[in-house]
This record gives sequence, C-alpha cells and structure tokens, in this order.
Amino acid sequence: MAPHNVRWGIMATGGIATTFAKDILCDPSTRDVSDIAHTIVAAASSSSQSRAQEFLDAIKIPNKDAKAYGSYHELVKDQNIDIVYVATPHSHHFQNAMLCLEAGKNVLCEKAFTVNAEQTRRLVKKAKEKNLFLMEAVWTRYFPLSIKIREMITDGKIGEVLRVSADLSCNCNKPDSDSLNFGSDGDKSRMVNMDLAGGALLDLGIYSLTWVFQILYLTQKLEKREKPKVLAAVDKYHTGADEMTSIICHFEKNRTMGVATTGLRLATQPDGEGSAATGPACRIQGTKGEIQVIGPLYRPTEYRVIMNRGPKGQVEDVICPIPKDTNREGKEGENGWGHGMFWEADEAGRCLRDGKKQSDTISWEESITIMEVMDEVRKQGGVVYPELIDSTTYDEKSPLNGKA
Ligand SMILES: NC(=O)C1=CN([C@@H]2O[C@H](COP(=O)(O)OP(=O)(O)OC[C@H]3O[C@@H](n4cnc5c(N)ncnc54)[C@H](OP(=O)(O)O)[C@@H]3O)[C@@H](O)[C@H]2O)C=CC1
Ligand SMILES: O=C1OC[C@@H](O)[C@H](O)[C@H]1O
Repeated sequence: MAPHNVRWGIMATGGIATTFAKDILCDPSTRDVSDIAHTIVAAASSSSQSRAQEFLDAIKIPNKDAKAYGSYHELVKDQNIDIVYVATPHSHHFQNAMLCLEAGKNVLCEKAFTVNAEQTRRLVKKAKEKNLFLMEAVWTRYFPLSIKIREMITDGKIGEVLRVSADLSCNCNKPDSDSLNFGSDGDKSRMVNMDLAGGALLDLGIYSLTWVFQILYLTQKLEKREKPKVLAAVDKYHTGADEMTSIICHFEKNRTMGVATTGLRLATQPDGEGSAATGPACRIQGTKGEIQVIGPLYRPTEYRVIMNRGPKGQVEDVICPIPKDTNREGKEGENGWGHGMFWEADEAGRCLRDGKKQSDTISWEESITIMEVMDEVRKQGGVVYPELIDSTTYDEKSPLNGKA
C-alpha cells in the first residue's frame, strides 16, 4: 500500500527548523518506515521571503514548487499544508500555534509547549473546537530507546519503580565570569533572554521532567496517573531567567518521586556524551534493579540495565544508534542526515492518517500537567516573564506573530 504522505509547512527558519526539515527529508526506509512519507510544501520566515527561500535551498528541498513565504500569516493560509511545525522560541508558541489553529491547520509545536499552563489549555480548547490535531514536539519520547525503556518498566523488569532522577545541564560556564557563554548572542540569547522565555527550566528542564513523567506518569494506567506535589529551588541569572533549577515531584498516591534538575553552568556528564560518558544522566530505580540512561537526555542513544547485586547480579549495556540517510549529504565528517526528529514526525503523520487529534505518547492532559508543574516551579522560584509573552489572550496581530 502507498504510504500516507504528510504535507508540512515549516514556521520559522532557525536552528531546529533546519534540523527537523532535514530529518523529514530523509528516506523513511532508512528507519524501516514504509507507512508514512513526508513532503515539505512551504516554509515561512517572519523576517523576509528571501530568508524562507534560503532555508529551502539550505535543506536542498527536492520539490522545487515548495513555497517560500515572508510571513507566518501567509503560511497558515496555504491550502496545500496538512500540518504546521512551529519552530519559534517558546515565547512565541502560544500566539503562533493559535494563529495556525484559527486558520484550520493541524499543529506540531516545539517544546516547551507554551510559557504557562493556561496558554496550553487554551490551545487544546481551540484544537477541540476546530477538530484539529495538536501535539507538543517532545521528540525524545518517540525514540525506540524510550519506547523500549517504557516497555521494560511496564513489564516489571526492574521491579516496582520508586524513583527517577534526571539531569540536563548544558556546560555553558564562562571561566572567571558571572556571565554564561552563549557566544556573540550573550544575554540576548534565547537561552537567558526573558523576552524569549529564556532559562534552564523551559529549555532543558523540560527534558529532565520528560524522563520523570514518561516513567512515573505515562507508564501508569490512566486512572493511576496523578499530578505531583512540587518542591523547587531556583537560582537566577542576572537577566532574571532561571540558571539552576531543581525540582522534586512527589506522586503521593503512587508513592514515587521524581527528581528533575537542570542548569546552564554545569555539565551533566563532564566526560562527554554517549559512550564517552561514564556517569548516567538519568537513573530509573526499581525494587529489583535500575536502568541508567546516558545523556544527553534530549537525544540519548545508550542505556544500561543493572540488576540488584546478588549471585545473579549483571549489567547489560544497550546502544540504540540513530539511523542515517547516507544518500543525503552530511556536514564534514558526518555520514548523512538523521538526527532522530523523524520519529515524532512519523507519529504526527500516523495520527493525521488515523484521524486522531492527540498523540497517546504525549497527550494533551500530560502536556498540561507538565506545564502546571513548571508554573509551580517558577512561582516558587519567583521567575516572572514579561506580560506580552505570559498573556493568555490570543491576538492575531500580536508582534509575536510578525507582520501580516
Ligand atoms: N527538539 C529539540 O531538540 C530542540 C528544540 N528547540 C526548540 O525550538 C524552538 C526554537 O529554537 P531554535 O531553533 O534553537 O531557535 P533559533 O533562534 O535558532 O530560531 C528561532 C527562529 O524563530 C523565529 N523567530 C521569530 N521571532 C523571533 C524572535 N523575536 N527572536 C528569535 N527568533 C524569532 C526566527 O525565524 P524567522 O526569522 O525565519 O521567522 C528564528 O530563526 C525553541 O522552542 C526551542 O526550545 C531548540 C533546539 C533543539
Ligand atoms: O531542545 C533542546 O535540545 C538541545 C539543546 O541544545 C537546546 O538548547 C534545546 O532547546
């Protein structure tokens, strides 16, 4: 049977838009997928039409009739688009995703979904009202590695899981300085810029929480999923963004705890990523043993299973490489394209094909619950974003939606 072809529109032309677009242009057979295919039919830049065209050229767009738009407003009106991938900074997601939904477009929106939980609730309400698909792009959940680990948990491989600790910290210290190292962007970087909803929590801490939630929440039966009690500590950077944040999530009824940490100055694994790293970035501790995930937690390719010591104590190391399309030209020293974002795109495609409005792997309810946890963390830590980006009122003409 012919694969179901998904026609994508890409909103924004920055770093992750490029990575995602290249991923969905990879041949699906390189990852053993035959039921879904992807086509990019349009891209839009808020700055200019020529920037959108440059983007399409940079990803070596195979279909030369793909449209380049100089505004997000034009993109959402394109009748050939099935779904828009929103790849703007977190600050913009609520207004941009609502612009898409209002125009009748399905949406895959980058993480963090929005700045606050109420913005997410409003997007969900609109998607329901318009009968559209809406999904937060938490790509890590769709990695075969994540799926395998969740299966091991539900199969009871390590017994009853009582605690998950997860860290994602990005090693951006600047020696002998109070400032962090974000290159020439400095404090304007979206990582620490309050106008762009900067800070460790929304950018990186969301992955630590992803590991806590995909183990302690998603693997539970629906009736046992619970919103945790939250205890947080936040250390702020001089822009007002959170620089180092630690969160304890107590799932009281299930009697489990998740410890999610993040920081911009430290490194999770000082000795490197993947096989170079000795320590784990995530520990999933059960009554019979534990699973350790080697970071980075947004793109893990290795885990180990350690059963409790005793006569049969054992360690199993498993590597899950990300498939490459070697017919696509990689960067110097890189063997083809393939970053791991295609799996979430395949999921979105299957949901569209099957008429589903949300993905079971990151349901609306779970996205909202995680946003509520992050709201609570920011409240306890006193992190307050500017009104323009924290507002829950949709405004088609908001500067966050760019020129019309
Ligand atoms: N899943 C993942 O692994 C990753 C996800 N992300 C997420 O993707 C989103 C974008 O991150 P990233 O691509 O790194 O960011 P970039 O700064 O590289 O790109 C953001 C793009 O958004 C558009 N934009 C619109 N308004 C603004 C504005 N005021 N300031 C800056 N950019 C603006 C621009 O595109 P244009 O001018 O064309 O409109 C810009 O190129 C974030 O939400 C982030 O959390 C980021 C990295 C990895
Ligand atoms: O989602 C992300 O994953 C990779 C990080 O480097 C990036 O800052 C973040 O947005």
